[in-house]
Parts: sequence; structure tokens; C-alpha cells
Amino acid sequence: MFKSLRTLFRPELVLTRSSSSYVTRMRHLMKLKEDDGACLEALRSGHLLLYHWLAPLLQKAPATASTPGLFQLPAINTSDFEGVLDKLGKSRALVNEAVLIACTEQHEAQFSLDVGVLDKSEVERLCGGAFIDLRKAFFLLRGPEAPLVARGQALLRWHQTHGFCSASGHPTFRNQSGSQRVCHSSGQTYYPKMAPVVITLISDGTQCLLGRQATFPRGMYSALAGFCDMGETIEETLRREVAEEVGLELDSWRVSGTQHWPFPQSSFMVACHATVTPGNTQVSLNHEELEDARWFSLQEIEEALRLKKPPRNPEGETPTLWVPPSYAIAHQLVQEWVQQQRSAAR
Ligand SMILES: NC(=O)C1=CN([C@@H]2O[C@H](COP(=O)(O)OP(=O)(O)OC[C@H]3O[C@@H](n4cnc5c(N)ncnc54)[C@H](O)[C@@H]3O)[C@@H](O)[C@H]2O)C=CC1
Ligand SMILES: [Mg+2]
Repeated sequence: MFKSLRTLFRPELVLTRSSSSYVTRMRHLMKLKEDDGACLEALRSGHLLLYHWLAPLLQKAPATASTPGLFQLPAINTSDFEGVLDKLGKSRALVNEAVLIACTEQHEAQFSLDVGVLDKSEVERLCGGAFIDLRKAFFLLRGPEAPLVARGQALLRWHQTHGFCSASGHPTFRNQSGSQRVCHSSGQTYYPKMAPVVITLISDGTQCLLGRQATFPRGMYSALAGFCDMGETIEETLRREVAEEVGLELDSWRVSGTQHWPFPQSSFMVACHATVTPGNTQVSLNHEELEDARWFSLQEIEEALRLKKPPRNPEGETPTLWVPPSYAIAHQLVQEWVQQQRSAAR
């Protein structure tokens, strides 16, 4: 029913276009964030990403030979969604709860809206699509849609959990864009927050170390991660987390990239590659933090990367190794490590 957001929002193009178009777009977005009237007007002609209790609405993408079974985000015009609300006999005022998350190159504003108060299957039927758990959605979306849907969900979650001032206990009120909340009693302004997390892939030169928490799905291993303590630098967190979780002393490390991750309450992931010397690989596991941590060979990791979706891994059978989805920065670290190993072998 609705066209794909992919046709409207292609941030990768920004890199190849003149910087002035990027600057104009960012200035436009800044105005919408700060000016309630302009934001409300932009909402009228904007697009909505719908969520139902924080699960995003996805629709099947047209299949191609290389990308069968993929999904996309439907681009729903605000006015079309108001028509949906009319059909459901619900107030159009729900649309005003949308929060601003981005704008297209044509300066069309994009908002996310949680429609948990509406009947899920009715919305799915009228809008064409299905509400899918965000962790699952990361396996189904490609390109810029995964970070966009993550950002939309994170901002909605932040509003849903910051309705009261922690100083006065009184309700807080959002601005139109949703970029902040204010308590009129204490005068405190609240901004959406991300918790810094360091995630690291440790290599001994030929193998890499992955760990799993007891709550991970069967067979899934990931790079080691840990939240920064108050006042810590990235390097201090990195060394401490590795020492705490697997009892290893790092030899060297470098930052590889960063990412916003919407779990558990929005994390700012700083991804690093680290090394230990080959004689210093004996893992001493902290069972309170990890269920297992093991060294994996290049071949094992290459096989895990070939899986396009999580394997079935039934109880009672030895699970097949798999790693987080391609959007997760852990996946990118693993891929970079494979590239490094291959080029070192040439
Ligand atoms: N995007 C990616 O590729 C990956 C992301 N992650 C994310 O990294 C996060 C941190 O990794 P963990 O090993 O769980 O961290 P961790 O090793 O620091 O342990 C988690 C514990 O830290 C404590 N903690 C301290 N500050 C916290 C905060 N701000 N929020 C929540 N808990 C806090 C809690 O007791 C929690 O149970 C995970 O929540 C996960 O969402 C983890 C692996 C891959
Ligand atoms: Mg950890």
C-alpha cells in the first residue's frame, strides 16, 4: 500500500553529493528540532515509521536473486495514516505524539510513532505489513533502514520511560520534535541519553575470542562488551572489562568504529580490535558475566559469517556457531578480523 522508505531516504548518497546539500539538510533538521510550529507543520507533510509497543512495522521487499526474504520500512504519509485512524474510529490527535528522527534529501521530515493503543492486526491490515520485534528486524533489513528504525525505537522508548522528573517527581513535558522534556516544577530539562559501551574483538594473531551470556540465543557468540563506569576513559573500560570477564591482559588495542545500539536502553558502542600475545591466551571465565568464552579459528568464523539468518539450533543438539546480525558492530568487528587474517595470509 505504501512505498518504501528506501526510495525516500538514502543517507549514503550524502557522501557523494556536495556538502552544501548536507549542511542545508542538517540546518533544516535543527530548526525542526527547536521550533515547535515548524515541526508541527513538517509533521503534516512528513512520513511516519510505525511501532506497536516498540516493535517496528515492516513489509516484505520485492525479492531479488541476491536478497530473497528481505523486508523494508513502509513510508506512511501522515495524511494517509490519519485516514487509517478515521477508519478505526480513533482520534487523529495520536499523530501529534510522533517524534522527529530524520529528514530526507528532499527535506521531508521523518517521525516515529508508537501506536500501541491501536489494535495491532487492524493497523497491520490497513497499512500493509507486520510489527516485528526489533532484534528480529535487524536480520531482515539492510542498508540505512536498520539504524533508522533503531533510532526511532530508542527515542520512543526514552519518552515512554522519562515521563516524570527525577528531582521533583512531577510530570515532564516534551517539545514537539521530542528532542527534550522539561519539568515545569524543577526547571530541569532532560535530553535523550546513550550509555557508553566498549566492545572488543580480541585476537592472538590466528584466533579470535568470542563470548556468550546465558541469555543469548543458543549458538550465538559475540565480541566482549561492557559499560563504561563513571569517569572512565575508553581505554580504561576496555582493559577492565577484558580483565573482569575473561582474565586476560591486553597487549594492544585500537578503536575501529562506533554505533548507536538501542538495547538495553540505548548504548553508544565504541568498537575496538585488541590483541594478546600468543603465550597469554588462557581464559579465566567470570561465570557471573559470561556463560562461555572461546577462541575460534578463521575457518569457524568464516562459516558463521556465511549464515544469513540464525540457525535452528534445537535443544539437545550441538549448536551451530552464529554471530550478531550484519548491522551490529560486533558483526563488523568479526568481518574486519577475517579481512585482516586473509590479507596477513597473502
Ligand atoms: N551492537 C553490538 O554489536 C553489541 C552490543 N552489545 C550491547 O552491549 C551492552 C553491554 O554489554 P554487557 O556485556 O551486557 O555489559 P557489561 O559486561 O557491563 O555487563 C552488564 C551489567 O553491567 C551493569 N551496568 C552498568 N552500567 C549499565 C548501564 N548503563 N545499563 C545497563 N547495565 C549497566 C548491569 O549490572 C548489567 O547487568 C549490552 O547491553 C548489549 O546491548 C553487546 C554485544 C554486541
Ligand atoms: Mg560484558
